[in-house]
Amino acid sequence: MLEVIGLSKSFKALKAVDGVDFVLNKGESVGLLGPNGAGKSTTIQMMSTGLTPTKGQVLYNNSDALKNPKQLRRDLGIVPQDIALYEELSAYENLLFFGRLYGLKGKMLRSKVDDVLKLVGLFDRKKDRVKNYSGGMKRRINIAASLLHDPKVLIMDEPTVGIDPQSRSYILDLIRQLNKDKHMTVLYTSHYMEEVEKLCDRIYIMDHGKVIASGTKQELQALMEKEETVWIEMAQKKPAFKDALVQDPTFLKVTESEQGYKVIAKKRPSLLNDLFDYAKIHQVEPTVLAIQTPTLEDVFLHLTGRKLRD
Ligand SMILES: Nc1ncnc2c1ncn2[C@@H]1O[C@H](COP(=O)(O)OP(=O)(O)OP(=O)(O)O)[C@@H](O)[C@H]1O
Repeated sequence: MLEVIGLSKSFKALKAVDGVDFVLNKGESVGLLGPNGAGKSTTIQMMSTGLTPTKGQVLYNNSDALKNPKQLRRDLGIVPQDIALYEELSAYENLLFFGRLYGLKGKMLRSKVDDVLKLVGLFDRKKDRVKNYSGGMKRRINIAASLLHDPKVLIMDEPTVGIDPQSRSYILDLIRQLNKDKHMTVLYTSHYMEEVEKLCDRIYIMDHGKVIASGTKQELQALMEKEETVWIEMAQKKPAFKDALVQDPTFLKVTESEQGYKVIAKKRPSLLNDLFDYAKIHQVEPTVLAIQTPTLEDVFLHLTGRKLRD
């Protein structure tokens, strides 16, 4: 349905996006996951024809959308990262304004505005001025604005950043509903892997302007087949214990949290015993020692050596 091939964008010497290939099939919910600065926003700005690529193609239904952007623009709903609403106007008036930009008018426009207000759960608050809304409510109006013209493809740029948990869960449910019930194709950009894991059929992981891995959650986890993730908790952490693990090349990555350490290690029958041996040497008494299924965070760490939110 929507495909980008070899998409690149340079800002002077900086390669913000570097040869990205990417397919969005009809009805799919696809996640674009990557840390800040990975190139996600720049990619989606180019695929929605808002920014001209330095190189590459954007195809919509197999035709060149950079040369003929009309059909894609008509079918596309975009929720940008920055909220752009008129604070002094009510939510209803804001949506009337955006609806007119899409060419809607009269009764049709008013009924569409009511529909999208109901969808985002703010129909009862439609007469309140936007300046009195919470950040999460403003975000929901932003999403409502992107839905006024019944888009076939919805592209969302980190729509849950910095908002209250109630709005966050409302937005996630809404996206699921738009995708599963209304069969809207969704591209969801985020650096929260748990959102992408829950919402998306397929995932692209981006880092430093490139797609470094893609697939279903299971396919991405399979990248770690030769490794295992072990979680160790203890009453008191010992830096010398951690240092010893870090120095052992069979432990590929050791990260620390409040209660203990997460270790990505080469898979082997002796793994837990090896860890117990180190614990004994350093007089560490583990309260939990558990082998875990890798998360997308682990996959990311494995592929890049960095945490998603570094
Ligand atoms: N207009 C611009 N001019 C110069 N550099 C830019 C511009 N837009 C983006 N960049 C740079 O390109 C890189 C990729 O930015 P981009 O916003 O696409 O990343 P992102 O993955 O969306 O991250 P974030 O979650 O922070 O938005 C960054 O280093 C950013 O500073």
